[in-house]
Amino acid sequence: MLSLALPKGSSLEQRTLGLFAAAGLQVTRPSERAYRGTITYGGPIRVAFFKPREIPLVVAAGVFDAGLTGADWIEETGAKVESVVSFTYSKTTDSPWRVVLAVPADDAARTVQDLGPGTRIATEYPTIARRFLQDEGIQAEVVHSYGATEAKIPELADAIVDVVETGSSLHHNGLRIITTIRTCAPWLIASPEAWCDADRLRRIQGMARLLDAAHAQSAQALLTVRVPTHCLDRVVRSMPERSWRVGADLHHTDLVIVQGLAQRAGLPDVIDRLLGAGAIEVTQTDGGMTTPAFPSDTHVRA
Ligand SMILES: Nc1ncnc2c1ncn2[C@@H]1O[C@H](COP(=O)(O)OP(=O)(O)OP(=O)(O)O)[C@@H](O)[C@H]1O
Ligand SMILES: O=P(O)(O)OC[C@H]1O[C@H](OP(=O)(O)OP(=O)(O)O)[C@H](O)[C@@H]1O
Repeated sequence: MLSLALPKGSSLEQRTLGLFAAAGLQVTRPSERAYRGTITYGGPIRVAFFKPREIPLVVAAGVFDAGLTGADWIEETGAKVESVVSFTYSKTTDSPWRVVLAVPADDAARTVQDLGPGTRIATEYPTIARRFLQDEGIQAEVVHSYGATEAKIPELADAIVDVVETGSSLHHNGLRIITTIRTCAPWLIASPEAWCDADRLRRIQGMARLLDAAHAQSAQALLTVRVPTHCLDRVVRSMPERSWRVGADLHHTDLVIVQGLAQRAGLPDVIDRLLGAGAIEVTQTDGGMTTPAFPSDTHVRA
């Protein structure tokens, strides 16, 4: 049976479950507090919930065939996993989160080079922090934090390497970003063992294709455009790349109906252009979920 480790906790759990549900991969479990569940897709998939930081390790070890976690934990753990597909959600926004270096707002340091040799840096990411400091040639002390890292300043640390999404936590704790170390997204990952097994590979790629399609769905809109035949050429030039002709209007034979899938970002401009080119009406509806064939070799490193 295929097995999957999903993130538990306030940052990634709900949005991950929402994405799986939108993809038709609903996780069934006895209660929201239950850490075990199932997905039905090509047979049952065994699901377990773990802290995001543990997921790369259980997947790399082959204890679970696949998992979903943040790129920060894939790098921090150094786990050898296949990075299958990424998404663009965080705890509260549709943007990536960042791992940043921050200092108190009134600190004299403006760049990482301004940090003195004895600087203490608290972080949940000692490996990422040490690698970054080494690359920058900075001699600083890395202090391991188990959360609430902002609170470590001033007694236990002088600076932090921590997650930032909206910047609200830094602001409320009087901290200022010096530099972004990396931006991070949630990734579907697979164990090297499962990736070498034809059946599990096929099911993980199938899951990736559905998740990717569900993820793209919210970003696209279906445009249905009514166009007088004499304007068709001009209107077609303003249609999105993925467009097609539906047919003639049933009641007005001089009208043609065309449709296209457009990115929601910039949609008002597209509609303006279509009307400007002579379309008499543009109806915008949900873009639905498009599931394209997914080449087997499209996975990349997180
Ligand atoms: N805004 C965010 N804040 C913190 N972590 C985020 C955010 N967005 C995404 N993440 C990801 O989720 C992980 C957080 O997992 P973690 O188990 O440490 O905390 P949590 O989900 O906030 O759980 P809990 O509710 O138990 O505090 C981060 O390490 C990062 O990979
Ligand atoms: O930029 P923001 O939108 O404010 O988000 C980032 C904050 O959220 C996380 O903390 P969390 O609440 O998960 O607690 P933790 O520090 O104990 O992990 C993270 O550690 C930051 O403190």
